[in-house]
Amino acid sequence: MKIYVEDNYQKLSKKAAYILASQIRLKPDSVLGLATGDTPLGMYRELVAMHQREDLDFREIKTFNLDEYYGLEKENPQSYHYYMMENLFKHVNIRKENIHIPDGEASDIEEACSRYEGLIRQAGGIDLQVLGIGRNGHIGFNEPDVKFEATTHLVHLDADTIQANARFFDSIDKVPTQAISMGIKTIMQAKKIVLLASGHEKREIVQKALEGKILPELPASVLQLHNDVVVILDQKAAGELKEI
Ligand SMILES: N[C@@H]1[C@@H](O)[C@H](O)[C@@H](COP(=O)(O)O)O[C@@H]1O
Repeated sequence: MKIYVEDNYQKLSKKAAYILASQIRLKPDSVLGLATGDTPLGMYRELVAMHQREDLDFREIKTFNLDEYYGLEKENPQSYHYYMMENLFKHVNIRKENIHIPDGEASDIEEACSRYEGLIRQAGGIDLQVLGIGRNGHIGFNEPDVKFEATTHLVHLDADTIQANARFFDSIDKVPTQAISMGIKTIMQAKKIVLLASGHEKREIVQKALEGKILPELPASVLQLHNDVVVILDQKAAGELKEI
């Protein structure tokens, strides 16, 4: 595991964008796994700027998002479909047919999940997966007590997660209680993983995930078993690390 500690969020975002841009330039038909939440927003802004300034080319890029709320329409401003369109896709030259996000409106959930896994396989697997980390250690929406062998599936969100994500909704009772998420197995099959964490409130969970025991109670700890993980932190999120 390679850990970078950057001075601040802006530098963290630039570093992450640089790694993604290098991946795109070295392999223009890369398959990228993408994340939502506040943390990658700066990275997406940088990538959009690189596309506009330097012609960073997304034409052959395929993307698979980690997760989507279950029961929200794609057009809902709180959906991850909407987030990805607004923050990245509508600003770059990616082809619509190359964008994949779990279907939060699927009526046959099992079929939708296995189709998603099939599409990832057909694309040749994920070359680079971006991850954030939830305050309870979740990655994607894989909540504590996760099954490491799970692939894309329907998840029941923890009370903590609903609370943490309530800031994006008008009130807490508007936050969906379920989501469709890639599983830990799907994530661990990515060839390379880039984990981002920023801010004081992540410092304890980052320390436990990177330096503690590997346990299903802390889903992100499984990343210690992956052989190509780059972690990019700002100083606040790295505050509790012992080995830095
Ligand atoms: N499903 C997402 C995760 O993919 C994300 O990594 C996490 C952290 O979000 P933030 O970056 O806003 O702290 O929360 C959400 O629940």
